[in-house]
Amino acid sequence: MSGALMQPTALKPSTEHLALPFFDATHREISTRLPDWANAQDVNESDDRAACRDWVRRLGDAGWLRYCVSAEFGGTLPQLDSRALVVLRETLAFYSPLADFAFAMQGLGSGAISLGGTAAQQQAYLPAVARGEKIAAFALSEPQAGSDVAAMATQAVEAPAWHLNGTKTWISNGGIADFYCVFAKTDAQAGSRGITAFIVDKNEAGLDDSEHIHVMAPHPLATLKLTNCKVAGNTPLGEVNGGFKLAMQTLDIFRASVAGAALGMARRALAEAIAHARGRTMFGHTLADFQLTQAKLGEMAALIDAGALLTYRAAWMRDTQQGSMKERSVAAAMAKMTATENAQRVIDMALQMHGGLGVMVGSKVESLYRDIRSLRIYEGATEVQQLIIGKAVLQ
Ligand SMILES: CCCCCCCC(=O)SCCNC(=O)CCNC(=O)[C@H](O)C(C)(C)COP(=O)(O)OP(=O)(O)OC[C@H]1O[C@@H](n2cnc3c(N)ncnc32)[C@H](O)[C@@H]1OP(=O)(O)O
Repeated sequence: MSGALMQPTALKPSTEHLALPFFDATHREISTRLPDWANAQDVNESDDRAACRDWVRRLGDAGWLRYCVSAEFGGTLPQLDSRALVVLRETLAFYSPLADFAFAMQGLGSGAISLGGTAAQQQAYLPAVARGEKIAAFALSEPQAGSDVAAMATQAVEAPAWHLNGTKTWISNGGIADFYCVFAKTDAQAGSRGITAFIVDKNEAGLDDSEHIHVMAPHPLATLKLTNCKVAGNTPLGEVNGGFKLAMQTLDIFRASVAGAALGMARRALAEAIAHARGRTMFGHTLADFQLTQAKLGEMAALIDAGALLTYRAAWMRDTQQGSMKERSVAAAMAKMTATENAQRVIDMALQMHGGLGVMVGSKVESLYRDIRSLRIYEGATEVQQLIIGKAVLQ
């Protein structure tokens, strides 16, 4: 994004929702300061890798990445706060989905270290993540194991030192990360109970992250090939065979934040649609004068609010430990499913309202249309969220 190019109308996200009881002064403060900061950035996004690095550096310098780790390791809050992640991602995604991506992947990529790392691992990585000095990545998916995590084939063996063999793919920050949190099988017969997490440093011999994957939105993704690759400090991340639960607990936090990003994109699409409806004249009236337009804007606003309430509830439940772990997990799944699906619908409606201008390459609604699509897939596709909710309903 070039700030001047992408924000001709200087739109700002509304902060009215912050009056909801889910939020406190910390969240209101973030949402007061962040829009001015985000709006002032002028990052050239024509090269996604360079732009992502640039965003990480800027976010680190400005202190925003401190919300990705706990205060003990240079963060701002005593523990990872889901509501802070949600409001940060909502605001960043409103301005630049790539800035949101850069922020979120620092959190997701280091989340397992925050939750399950030893003190030495936390000290070695988290302060540098918070300052934007080390770029993090989360390596879970494989060519034959996307939604079905337990089917992964990458193996970790301790003989005599720990080393990894296998292929991970769709790895966000792949190619620009300084370290990867890699999940691998340590007991081939034990399904989800035979997976362990490890940290692998980028410069380790046997790590090849040079195969870039190009997707419809500009995001740095790569395949990660591991050949007899050593593990940082020769120490697993968390308990041996405890990696599946560590991955799920990390995803539980970040799934609600994906919903936050979807809200930010949907709010931007609605803001663009309102500006267009007010400015465009047709049959002697502005588009906004027509009831057909008002009905569509009304539906878009309601779709956003429905996603928002589920998202804020999920984040609040986690932060304040409401309900059981399973209930919090289901709330995060409901939030991710609803907010991302609704955002896709809202952005499509905004694009339709723009007519030909909406499909013009370079228009904001056109880029949002491409940006939103992957949110319904990554960190657990809509169908995975349906399964999580459906299983719980049956129980
Ligand atoms: C633009 C591009 C950006 C790209 C960004 C990319 C970032 C990513 O996408 S990261 C990867 C995303 N991948 C996913 O989200 C994976 C989706 N899959 C899943 O979530 C799971 O595999 C899922 C839900 C289908 C369940 O799998 P399944 O194998 O049936 O496991 P299940 O039987 O439910 O649980 C196994 C064990 O884990 C436990 N468990 C399950 N969920 C949780 C949880 N949330 N917390 C703690 N424990 C859990 C269960 O209790 C069970 O424990 P036990 O063995 O003691 O009984």
